[in-house]
Amino acid sequence: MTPAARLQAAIDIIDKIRDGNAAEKALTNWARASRFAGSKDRAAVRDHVFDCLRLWRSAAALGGGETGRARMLGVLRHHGLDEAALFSGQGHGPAVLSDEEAQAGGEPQGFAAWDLPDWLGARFQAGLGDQAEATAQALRSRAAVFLRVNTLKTDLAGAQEVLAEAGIETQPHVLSPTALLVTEGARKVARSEPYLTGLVELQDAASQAVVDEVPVQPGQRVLDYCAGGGGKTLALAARLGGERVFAHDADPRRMSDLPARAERAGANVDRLTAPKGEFDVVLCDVPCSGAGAWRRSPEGKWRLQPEDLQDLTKVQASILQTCQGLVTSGGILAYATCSVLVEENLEQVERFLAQNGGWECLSHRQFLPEDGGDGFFVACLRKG
Ligand SMILES: C[S@@+](CC[C@H](N)C(=O)[O-])C[C@H]1O[C@@H](n2cnc3c(N)ncnc32)[C@H](O)[C@@H]1O
Repeated sequence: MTPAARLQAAIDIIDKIRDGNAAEKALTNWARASRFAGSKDRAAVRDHVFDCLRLWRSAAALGGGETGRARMLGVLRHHGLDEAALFSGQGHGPAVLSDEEAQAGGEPQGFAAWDLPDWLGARFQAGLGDQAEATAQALRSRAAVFLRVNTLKTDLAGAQEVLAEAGIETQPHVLSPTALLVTEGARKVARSEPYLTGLVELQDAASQAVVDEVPVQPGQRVLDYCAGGGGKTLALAARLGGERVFAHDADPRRMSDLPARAERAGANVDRLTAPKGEFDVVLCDVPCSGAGAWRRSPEGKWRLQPEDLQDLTKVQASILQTCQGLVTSGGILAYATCSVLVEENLEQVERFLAQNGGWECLSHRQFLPEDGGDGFFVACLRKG
């Protein structure tokens, strides 16, 4: 496909998303119907679509309309690319711009320039203060790819060496001692030897930093209560030197890949359907708005509604309440989200402490996307 044809494909997919289709589904349907598209074409079209979703509001302003065509025009203008070269009518690309289209559009104003809905722009300002704009701006660009070095099998330098042999260049990152930022060859990771043999995992640097904050020691009974795919479970297992970690999720299907992942990583993970008894450390990485990860899942910022946020905070409070009963006296309850919204983070912790006597907050930390990784929050609470 020519660059212009890829752009036209993205325009068509964006129109499907505007009709109410989920981005992943629209992309899959397009790929099924476009057998001529190779893997590089599919990746390029996907990049255009996700770029447009991250810049959804500002792209409409810059492109002078709400359609896929206007929005992709806005994306090109955002990046300072030559619009006439791509809207050329050549090579299955978009038709030449009309005079009206060429002159339409202007600089986005207000929260459109932050690429947030107004209600979320106001929440960002209220919760993040001076940081609000930088956080919103950071969410407008693509996320970096990070690896976690599996210290059960290798160290940072050892991992970097074998990754380089596989054509993947990396550098250490300040957010976590186990984090490597992929600077070249990111698309090769999932098929590479170091990944397939469990030397490294794909995991955001701030997600790793969250686990670093949790005070665990070998010999302790540790439970990951919202384990999902097990990214943090495996990081906890590495912190424990390979000793057993317990994993639970309300939806056990979310943990179905965990045994294979654990085996590959040399970790010992015991899945529990109904955790009983007491644990020294319970991590609850609760379901949340995902606001810290909107670079990766940009649809979320346009889909989230105030009532969804209210519902999520209720679920989070109820998980905290359940988990506090699983922590032994003197033990740790670690509360984490991949959100930058204060109502899911510090306010949730403050409410918990106000309602539950005998708990002490040992530490809390907000990671922001402008730090390099995703936005995450973690608080470590000790039971008296
Ligand atoms: C943010 S995700 C966890 C991600 C995971 N910790 C990781 O690092 O890959 C939240 C998880 O909480 C689970 N969940 C939702 N409600 C729950 C509940 N009441 N109890 C336990 N898990 C719950 C969801 O199924 C989901 O897998």
